[in-house]
Order: sequence, then C-alpha cells, then structure tokens
Amino acid sequence: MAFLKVVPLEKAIKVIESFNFEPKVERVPLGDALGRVLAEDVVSPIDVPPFDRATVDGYAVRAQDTFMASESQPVKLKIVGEINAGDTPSVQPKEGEAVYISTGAPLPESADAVIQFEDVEREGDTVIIYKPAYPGLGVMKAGTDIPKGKLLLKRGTRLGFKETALLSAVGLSEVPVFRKPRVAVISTGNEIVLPGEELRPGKIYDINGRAITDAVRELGGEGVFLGIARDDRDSLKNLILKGLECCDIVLLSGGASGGIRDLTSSIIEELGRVYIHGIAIQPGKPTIIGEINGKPIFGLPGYPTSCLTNFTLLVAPLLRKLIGREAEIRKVKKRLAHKVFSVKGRRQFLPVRIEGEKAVPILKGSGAVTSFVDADGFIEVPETVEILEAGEEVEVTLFG
Ligand SMILES: Nc1nc2c(c(=O)[nH]1)N[C@H]1C(S)=C(S)[C@@H](COP(=O)(O)OP(=O)(O)OC[C@H]3O[C@@H](n4cnc5c(N)ncnc54)[C@H](O)[C@@H]3O)O[C@H]1N2
Ligand code: MOO
Repeated sequence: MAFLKVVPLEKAIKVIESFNFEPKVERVPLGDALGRVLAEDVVSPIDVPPFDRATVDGYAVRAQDTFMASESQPVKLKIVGEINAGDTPSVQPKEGEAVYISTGAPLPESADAVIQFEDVEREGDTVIIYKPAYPGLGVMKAGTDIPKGKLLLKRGTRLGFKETALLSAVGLSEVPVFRKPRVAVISTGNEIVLPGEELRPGKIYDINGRAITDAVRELGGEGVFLGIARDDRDSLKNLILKGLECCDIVLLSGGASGGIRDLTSSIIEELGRVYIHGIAIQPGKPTIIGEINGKPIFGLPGYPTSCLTNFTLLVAPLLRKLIGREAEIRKVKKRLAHKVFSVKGRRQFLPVRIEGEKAVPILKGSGAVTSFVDADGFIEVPETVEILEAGEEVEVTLFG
C-alpha cells in the first residue's frame, strides 16, 4: 500500500491533541509515590516541628534569669526535672530553676531558651551558668521548618526523594498522583530477535522495543513490551489486539512505510481508523496515527533514529499531558560545526552533538541507533532550506 497522504507535522500534532484524553487521578501509599507525578497541590496540614523543640542537649531556662551571668559572677539555677524526646513536658521551670532537656524534646512553656551542657557546669542539683542566654537560644520554634497551611508541592511535580521527604514530614500517608498511562509496545519484522537469542544470518537485535518501552517508563508511564510481531497479518493483529486489551495506547514500530509486507496500516484500518499515514518530516516520514475503540495507536518508523525522534515529537507530548507534566523543552544556540545538505521538501530534524559552542551534525542516517544515542539534541531545518553553512547560528532542541 502506498502512503495515503503525506501531511505537515502540524496536522499530525492537531490529530494527537484532539484525542479525547484526560489525565486520571489515583491515590497511592507514600511508599509507592517515588517517581510519580502529583495530581493536586499539597498544603501542609500541620506545623513542623509541631511544638517548640530543643535543638541541643542541655538546660531549659527562662533567658531573663541568666541575663546577669558572667565568668566572674555566674548564675546558679536549681535543676527541677528532666524532659526527654517524645515526652510531654511535665515540669515548668519557675524563676531560678532549670530543667534538663534532650535534643528533640518539647520545650516547657515557661522556658524560652536551652543552654547546651558544654557551656555550663553542674554540681548536684545546680547548674552554673557563665554566659547569658537569649530567648530562642537552642530552640526551634513550632512551624519554623514548615508552617501549617504552606503550599508544599505543586500539582505536576514529579516526586523525588526530597519531595517524599516533605510529604512524610507532614504526615501524609497517601498521595494523589496521576495514573500512569499504560502503553503497549510492539516491534515488528521477521528480522528482529531479542537480546539473548541467537543472531542468525539476516537477523538484527531489537532496538525500538526496548528503547520505546523504557522511554515511556522514563516519562512516567507504564511501558508494557509485548514482543515482536512477525510480518504476517495474524501475528501483527494478535499483538495489536493484546495491546488494546491491556493498555491505553499502542505503539508499534516498523512496517509503517509502503512496502509490500507493511501491514500495520491496513490492520489498523480494519480494526479502527487511520488518520495519518505519512508526515513531511525527516526522519520519520513513514508514521501512522490512528485510533481503535477510542485508543490511540501509533505506527512509528522502523529505523531506530526515526522511531525515537517521532516518539519524542509526537508520543512524548501526549504522555506528558496524561501524567500531568508540562513539556520541558530546552533550547540552546550554537554554531554549526560544518556544512550540511538537507532534504528538499521535508522539514528535517537533524541530530547534533554539542561540543562547546559547536553543534556537530550526526550524519550516519536514521538507520543507525547511534544517530540518536550520540546526539544531545536536534536542529530543525525548514523544508525550504537545503544548505546550512558551517558557522551558521542554529538553535538546538535538547533531548531529555
Ligand atoms: N520505498 C520506500 N522505502 C522506504 C521509505 C520510503 O519512503 N519508500 N522510507 C525509508 C525510511 S526513511 C524509513 S524511516 C524506513 C521505515 O520503514 P518502516 O517503518 O516500514 O520500517 P521497516 O521497513 O520495518 O524497517 C526499517 C528498518 O528498521 C529496522 N528495524 C525495524 N524495527 C526495528 C527494531 N525494533 N529494532 C531495530 N531495528 C528495527 C529494520 O530492520 C529496517 O532495517 O523505510 C525506508 N524505506
Ligand atoms: O522517514 Mo525516514 O524516518 O526519513 O528516516
């Protein structure tokens, strides 16, 4: 089957944006929240620390009782009790009194300072103080770490260990996160074998299946690799049906160009609809976008760099939308290291490596996995431009 019709990239993006997909929210235990994306703003329900707390081991005092203390005329206070971490204060030092307190213990209300034990001397029930304390010395006031009501984390934040630490600090045991979109990944082709299998003549190891599954996972989705469909209708159709059953989105690679064994588009047409078959970009022209029973299905090109570029351009934004993450597109300006010729009539995404102030084009072609792996990003060359000169300023869109 020939390409239905090659369309501009904008049209493909419009089709993808029109998929009626809303991010779904679920609550997960805090212990499972790492790497997930917050679906709601989180406001602290408590003060942290929840009470005025001693930050040193020493003596809780009323600072005013120590104001006259000096090396030559130390102040002596009577030790009237002890408060340990985890206790509720049972003694309140009155004028002329002190209470032994350990780090992390709640400060008794009548005290306003804690003097560390290294700075005093103790004789029986008396503590001898040589230097004045001031209110707040050795004390962390309630809510000075995190005040109750403070906006802690915003919707859309990906939770790393710092964020889960915050959630734990305020006692949240369950976290509202976006449900991970489940994405079925299928490689196609009689020539493809999996790592670990014997590499017989004519065969190559799978790249796209691994790469896309893990790209989905890196983005925060659930990548489900279903294996390799052989170049026959039944094998391909079976795996597509399996993908539709388990997942929200199906991604295939290979078999998207117009070749005689390129069955993908005809099977999608049989089961649902093909909206796009062919995009005027390089790499990535033989790309299919369709829908079966309300589920988006993409046929990405077989060439690894084409496949991964189109995943980045088309699929990644959809996944980001589903997990509530804004696209983080970073661009840098560099000078082209050498002259390149672009493909006429196709908008080109040329992979480049960054070396200092230079963008070095990678010209191995989209059949090479290293065109993508060695690249730091790509430059966009409009369809009307055929030559870019060495030294020309280019804008590099960074991967990742
Ligand atoms: N007559 C035409 N032939 C080709 C055209 C064209 O426009 N007209 N376009 C070329 C371009 S550009 C691309 S890109 C490829 C894409 O073709 P398909 O998407 O149909 O992919 P296949 O033919 O199945 O495979 C292409 C190439 O990639 C290798 N491949 C496939 N899957 C994997 C995988 N999972 N891991 C590693 N490598 C894979 C496959 O062995 C082929 O070498 O079509 C050109 N041809
Ligand atoms: O369309 Mo191919 O993906 O140009 O390399």
